[in-house]
Amino acid sequence: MSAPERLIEVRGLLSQFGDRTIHENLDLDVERGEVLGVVGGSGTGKTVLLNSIIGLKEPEGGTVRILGYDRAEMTEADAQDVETRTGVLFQQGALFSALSVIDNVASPMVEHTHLSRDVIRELAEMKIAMVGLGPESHHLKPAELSGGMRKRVGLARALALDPELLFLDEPTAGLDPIGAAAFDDLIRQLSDDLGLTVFMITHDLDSLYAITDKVAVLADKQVVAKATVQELEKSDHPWIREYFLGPRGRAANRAA
Ligand SMILES: Nc1ncnc2c1ncn2[C@@H]1O[C@H](COP(=O)(O)OP(=O)(O)OP(=O)(O)O)[C@@H](O)[C@H]1O
Repeated sequence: MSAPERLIEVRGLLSQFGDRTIHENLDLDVERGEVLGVVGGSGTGKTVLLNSIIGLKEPEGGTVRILGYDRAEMTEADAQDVETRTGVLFQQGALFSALSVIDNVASPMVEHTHLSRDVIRELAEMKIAMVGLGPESHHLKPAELSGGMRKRVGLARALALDPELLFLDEPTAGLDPIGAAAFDDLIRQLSDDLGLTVFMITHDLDSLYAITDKVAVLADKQVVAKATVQELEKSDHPWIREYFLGPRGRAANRAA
């Protein structure tokens, strides 16, 4: 069997804001096809890690490789290549408030392709259908959508360029449990159907049990473990034990 292909490789990452160190000597690998959950206490630097991988934060030290490129050595063309092969769903959805649903989903295609307006429109309609929204949503503005619908539109936009790698920052935060479970199912189904590799920050234990292949745990400025939830349940690390074997963890385990 050939070695799995690494789409993300982080080595010795140092992240600082002023004299505060968020990550020190952090390593993480994400392999093609993997659905990775990223967990950790509040303020452990999950979003900072995501931002360092997608290039929104420059590390103070260490290396970040994405899709085979070393971030520190990327040309503008390399950065474009990475951007078109990567989708990101930010925590608040980050939709353009002045644009309709269909124009929001079309926007990455308008920016990054030379396709005609008609083709872009058709593709945007397909992506919107893919995330379970009907044509009646096409002309609505973000303010007219429910939280769950906004997340779906954000996901459709993240998928607009058929990415290989999808980043999700707390995709189910703010959704009710039924909406969150439906969103989990959607992410798992899309990742299976499209062969996506997924890096998903979450606080949602149900999501971890429902859709991840592996979970990376941030604590003590590093990734202290990357393993299946079943393996993590046996960990000796105090934060991991509390998280997975505390009352909420046990409930999520029973529901899975
Ligand atoms: N631009 C910034 N300037 C200064 N400090 C920052 C900045 N961005 C993040 N931080 C700090 O870095 C730390 C990690 O933040 P981050 O948002 O990555 O945490 P998180 O693990 O995603 O937390 P949460 O689960 O609460 O969203 C926090 O202490 C935060 O205050």
